[in-house]
Amino acid sequence: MSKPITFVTGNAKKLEELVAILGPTFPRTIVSKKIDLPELQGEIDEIAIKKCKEAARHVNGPVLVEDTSLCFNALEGLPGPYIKWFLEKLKPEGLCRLLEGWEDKSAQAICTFGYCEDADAEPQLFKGITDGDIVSPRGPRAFGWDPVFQPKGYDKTYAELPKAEKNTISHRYRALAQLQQHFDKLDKLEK
Ligand SMILES: O=c1[nH]c(=O)c2ncn([C@@H]3O[C@H](COP(=O)(O)OP(=O)(O)OP(=O)(O)O)[C@@H](O)[C@H]3O)c2[nH]1
Ligand SMILES: [Mg+2]
Repeated sequence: MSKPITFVTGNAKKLEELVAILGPTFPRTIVSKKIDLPELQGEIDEIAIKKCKEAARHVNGPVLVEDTSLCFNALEGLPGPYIKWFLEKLKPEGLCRLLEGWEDKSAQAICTFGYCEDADAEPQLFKGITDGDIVSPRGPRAFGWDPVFQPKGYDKTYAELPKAEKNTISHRYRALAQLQQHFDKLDKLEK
C-alpha cells in the first residue's frame, strides 16, 4: 500500500477544486495540510520546486504543492507568480486597469503542481496552462481573480462559469490531468 499524499496549501479553494477534479478514482489517497508556505520569487518552475522541498520539510511522507501564476502577455508574463500580492492590493478591478493602456489583453493562467516522495527526492512538476483574456470583473467573487479571467473561446469569465465547467478547462484541471496520467501509469505498473 502506498503512503497517502499530503497536499500542502493554505488555500481552501484550491483544495476544493483538486478534490472535485480528481474525483474518487484517483489511485492514491490524498490528505491535506493547511500550511502557509513562503511566497517565493523566481521563475515558475523554480518556485514550484522550492515550494515542494519546503513542504516536504514539514511532512513525513509524499507531498504535493501547487503554485498558480496569472501572466499578462502585454507585460511580458507579469504579474505571473506574484499575482497573489497584485490581487490583494489592486483587487480584480485593478488587475483589469493594469492593461488599460494596452491593446493586448491576453493572459495565461498557469498551474504548476510539484510532487515529491520525501524530503530527499527531487520534485516532479505537472503543469497546466489555459489561455484567456483579462476583462472587467463579472460574476461572483468567491475565488481570487476568477471574475477577470475569460478563457479563450468562452463569453463567460471563470467566475461566471458553473464550477463543474471551469473544472473541465482550467489551468488546474490541465495540470491535474498530467498528474493523474503519471499516477495511473505507476498504478498499472504496480499491479
Ligand atoms: O481566481 C482564481 N482562480 C484560480 O483558479 C486560482 N488559483 C489560484 N488563485 C489565486 O492566485 C494566487 C496564487 O498564489 P499561490 O499559488 O501562492 O496560492 P495561495 O498562496 O493562495 O495558496 P498556497 O500557496 O498555500 O497553495 C492566490 O491569490 C490564489 O488565491 C486563483 N484565483
Ligand atoms: Mg502561496
